[in-house]
Amino acid sequence: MSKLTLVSSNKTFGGEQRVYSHESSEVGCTMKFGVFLPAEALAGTKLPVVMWLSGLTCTEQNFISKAGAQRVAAELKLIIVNPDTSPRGLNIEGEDDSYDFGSGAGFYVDATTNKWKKNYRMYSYVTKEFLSLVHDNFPTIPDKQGVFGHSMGGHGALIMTLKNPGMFSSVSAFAPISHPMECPWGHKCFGGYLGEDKDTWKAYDASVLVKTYDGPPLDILVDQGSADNFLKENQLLPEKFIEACKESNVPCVLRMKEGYDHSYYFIASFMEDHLRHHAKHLHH
Ligand SMILES: N[C@@H](CCC(=O)N[C@@H](CSC=O)C(=O)NCC(=O)O)C(=O)O
Repeated sequence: MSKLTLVSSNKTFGGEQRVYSHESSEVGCTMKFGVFLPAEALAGTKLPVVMWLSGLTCTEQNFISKAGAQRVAAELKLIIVNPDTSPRGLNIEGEDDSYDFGSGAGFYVDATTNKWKKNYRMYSYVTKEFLSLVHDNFPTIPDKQGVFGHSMGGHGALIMTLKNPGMFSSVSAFAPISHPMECPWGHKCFGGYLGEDKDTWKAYDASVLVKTYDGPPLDILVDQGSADNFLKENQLLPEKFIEACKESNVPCVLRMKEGYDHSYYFIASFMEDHLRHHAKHLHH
């Protein structure tokens, strides 16, 4: 069983918001993560788990302190876990040079380029090591797990669901980077982590992956703010994902939210809807 170190624990809404650290073999450094345990989980009852994946620049703290998820998660009896967004402190040249590459920007891929491939393995870290550690250490129901996320993390939630049919029973996203092969953030991260052969990028692009999805029926919820600067800069391209879902007969609802931007103010406004969406699929 993975050894966890408790970093902090705060009682909230009858449950506890905790932060742990552990030594990751997949990414080769100490990683922190958050876990919210409702009162029932603290008493030992097994509950479904929803994993949140954060966006560029985030640590485990952004979601914990800004998303306002704990009240509704307590009511719906959902454990929420949220990993960090990249390995940290590795002293790889260039890892801290920009907000959208390296630290805080693992992009949920397994790097293949020489400089990054040893440690930048966030896809395997999250889908294998992190989720196993969660099920080994907390009272979860392993076959009742969902995933959601924001921006880079929305991209992570979509690709992990599409690449692993049946792994997640529920999925949703806030302002996901929906077609990274065709946006500046995707070009920078895929180019850096995967190299210049764009064929290899397809394995991590939700708008490509959905076209060959072959698994249990999905019910994807996506919220997008209409006043999101990154939408205007063509970083997100949700319309491309919706188009691809339609072509592939994969049910996806995109809700445009008038006047909302890309921030956690937007996320907090619709967090309850998303958690209810997950609970509907996980509690039956
Ligand atoms: N101007 C910001 C850009 C970074 C940013 O907006 N990050 C978002 C996610 S964007 C896509 O993945 C975020 O969640 N930020 C953290 C927060 O608490 O708002 C910058 O340079 O930092």
